[in-house]
Amino acid sequence: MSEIRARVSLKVGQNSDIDAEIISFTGFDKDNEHVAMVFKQADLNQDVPLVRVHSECLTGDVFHSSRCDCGEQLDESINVMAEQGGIILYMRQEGRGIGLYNKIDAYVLQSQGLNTYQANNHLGFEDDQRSFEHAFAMLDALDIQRIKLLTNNPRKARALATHVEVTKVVNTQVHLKDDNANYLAAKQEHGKHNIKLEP
Ligand SMILES: Nc1nc2c(ncn2[C@@H]2O[C@H](COP(=O)(O)OP(=O)(O)OP(=O)(O)O)[C@@H](O)[C@H]2O)c(=O)[nH]1
Ligand SMILES: [Zn+2]
Repeated sequence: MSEIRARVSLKVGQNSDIDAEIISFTGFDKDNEHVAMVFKQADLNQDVPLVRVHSECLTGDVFHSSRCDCGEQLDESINVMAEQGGIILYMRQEGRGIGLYNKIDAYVLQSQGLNTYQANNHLGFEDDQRSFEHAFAMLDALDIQRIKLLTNNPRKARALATHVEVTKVVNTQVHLKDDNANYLAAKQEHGKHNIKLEP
């Protein structure tokens, strides 16, 4: 069981001008320092808050790497929640749970022609190593039982629905760039993500 450990106000976003609160939790070890970023006190003020369960992607979130769409999805979430309120659960599950160095190994294999899921399998991992137990614990700590979920991933929506009521699944935009077309296509075809790519 996790509880709120600390809650601190800050401003975030491209221009550091969006009011938010960052929340840390008890019960997680050093490798799992997940945080919640709360906009407009949505956990306290909204009946059914918009929630994004965002998996860490150092290359995308911090460096806006051309290889994926994570940074753009995160920026979109922040901007939407600045308007509507909402909660980002920022999960330290880099590389869909395989870690940063393994993800970079997977990138090497992708440069040799494997897709993102094949590369994971080649390294001895499942397609997706993430579990949602920690996200559940964070929602419990925030006392949230009903959410609107911001995702394109139906597996994530199904997983969350085993623990809270998902009243609506809201898709993110499609952030197509020169280098991430194959990545998005693999998510669409293999991961069944709800992404509409131009033919
Ligand atoms: N193993 C692996 N992980 C990757 C790769 N590219 C991005 N990731 C990780 O994938 C995670 C994001 O997962 P995605 O499949 O892009 O999206 P999702 O979270 O399932 O779905 P959305 O909620 O729609 O974003 C982040 O932790 C990234 O670090 C890759 O090529 N291999
Ligand atoms: Zn990414």
